Amino acid sequence: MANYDLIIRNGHIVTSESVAKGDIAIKDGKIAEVAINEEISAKGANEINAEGLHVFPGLIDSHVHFNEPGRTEWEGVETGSKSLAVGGVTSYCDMPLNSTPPTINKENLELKRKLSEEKSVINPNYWGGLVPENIDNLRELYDNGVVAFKAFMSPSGINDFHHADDETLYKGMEEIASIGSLLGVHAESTVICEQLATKKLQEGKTSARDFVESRPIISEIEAVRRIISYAEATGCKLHIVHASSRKVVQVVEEAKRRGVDVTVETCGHYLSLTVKDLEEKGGLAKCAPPLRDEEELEDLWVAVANGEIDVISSDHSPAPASMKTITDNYFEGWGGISGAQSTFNIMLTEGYAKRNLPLEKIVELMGTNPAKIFGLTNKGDIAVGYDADFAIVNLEESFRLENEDLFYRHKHSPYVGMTFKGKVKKTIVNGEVVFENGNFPKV
Ligand SMILES: NC(=O)N[C@H]1NC(=O)NC1=O
Ligand SMILES: [Zn+2]
Ligand SMILES: [Zn+2]
Repeated sequence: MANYDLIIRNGHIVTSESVAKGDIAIKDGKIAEVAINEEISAKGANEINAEGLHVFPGLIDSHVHFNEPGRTEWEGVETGSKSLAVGGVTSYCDMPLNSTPPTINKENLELKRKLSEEKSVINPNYWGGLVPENIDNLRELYDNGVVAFKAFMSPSGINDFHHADDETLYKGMEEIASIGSLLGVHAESTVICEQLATKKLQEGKTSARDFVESRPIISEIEAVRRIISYAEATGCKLHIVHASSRKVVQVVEEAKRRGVDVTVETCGHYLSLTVKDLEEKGGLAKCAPPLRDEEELEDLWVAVANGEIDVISSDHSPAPASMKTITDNYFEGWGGISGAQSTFNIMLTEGYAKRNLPLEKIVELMGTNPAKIFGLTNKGDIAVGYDADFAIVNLEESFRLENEDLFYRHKHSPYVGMTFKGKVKKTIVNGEVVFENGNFPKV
C-alpha cells in the first residue's frame, strides 16, 4: 500500500532559504513530508526520480493579461496558462483589463472566473480594476475574491478601462484602505508622456529612441512619488508594477524606510532587453514603460541582488502580429510584451547563471513575496502543509527558444532566438503533473 500519492526523490530542493538534496511526499494535493539529506521510506502511488534536477516551488506570475473573456483573438486562458506552466509557473494573477468586459464589478469577475476555472491548467487568481466609474464596486469585488486592485495613472491603451485621475486614485485608495486590500499601479505621468509625445510627433520624430524618450524615467518617478504620497495620506497598501529603472525603485526604497507599506515589481523584459532590442525587433519589444539602456538594465540587476525589488513578473500583454508590426512609427503598434513562458528562464539564465543571483532569491521574487503580497496562502515555497505545486528543472540544459516552442495564441516573443540555460522538465499543480517534457499529457 502506498502511503503517499506522489514522492519526488533525490532532487535538489530549492526554497526561499536553502538548496539541499532530499525527498518530498505529496498527499491530497498538499506537501505531506519534506526530508532533507535523507530518504522518505514510505512508498508513493507515483514516484518521480529527480536525481540531478532542481525542484522549485511552483512559481507565481502576479501580472499577466490573458484577455479572456472578450478579446480572445489576442490570447486566452488555455494558451496563456499553458505557456506559464511551460515556464514553471503554477499560479497567476490576471489583470482586470484587456479582457472585455474588464473586471470592474462582480458580474464581470464571475464571468472571468467561470471561464478561467474551466480553461486554466494552473491556479488562476484575479485582480479587480479601479477606474473612475467603479469606486462603489470595489468592496463587492473584494468580497468576491480579487487578490488586489489595479489602476492606471496614464491611458491604458484599452477604451473600456479608463485611467484613474487623481481624484479617483485618492478616493479609491481611501476605499481600498478601509477594505484592507492593496492597490497596484501602472505609474507613468500622463502630463509628461502626452506633452513629450505630442512634441515628438509634431517634429516628425517617430523612431524607437523617440518613443522611449517620450516616456522617460522621470515620468515614472513623478507618478510614483505622487501615488506614494496618496498611500501615506490614506494608509492604502501600494504596489508599483513594472518599474523600468533602479531610479524608480529607489523612490520606493525611500518610502519603505519612512514606513510606507509599499512594494515594487519589475519584469523579465527590463532585466534582459534594452532600447537596442526595440530598434532591432520592432513592435515585439514595445512596452510601456519602455525598455531602457544597458546601464539601466545592469543597475536593475543590482537592485534585484540588493533586495530592493519585491516581485518579478512577466506583464505578459500579448497581441496579434498585425498589431505588433512597426514599420517606422514607434508611436503606433501595441505596447505589451509576450513573455509569460520565459520569465523564470530569464531569471535562471541572466540572473543565476550570468550574475550569480542565488536560486533562493529567485524563489523569493517569484514565489514567497508574491504569495505574501497577494495573500496566496500555502503557495510559493516548499514546506509541509503547502500546496503541491512544483517546477522540476534541469539547470544544466540549454536551449534556444524558437517560435514553435511557444504556447501563446500568437507564437511570437522578443525572446525568440535567445539561448537560455535551465529547462523546466515537469510542472506539477496541486500534486498533478500538468506539463512534462514538452507536453501536456492530460489536456
Ligand atoms: N493594457 C496593457 O496591457 N498595457 C500594458 N502593456 C505594456 O507594455 N504596459 C502595460 O501596462
Ligand atoms: Zn502597466
Ligand atoms: Zn500589465
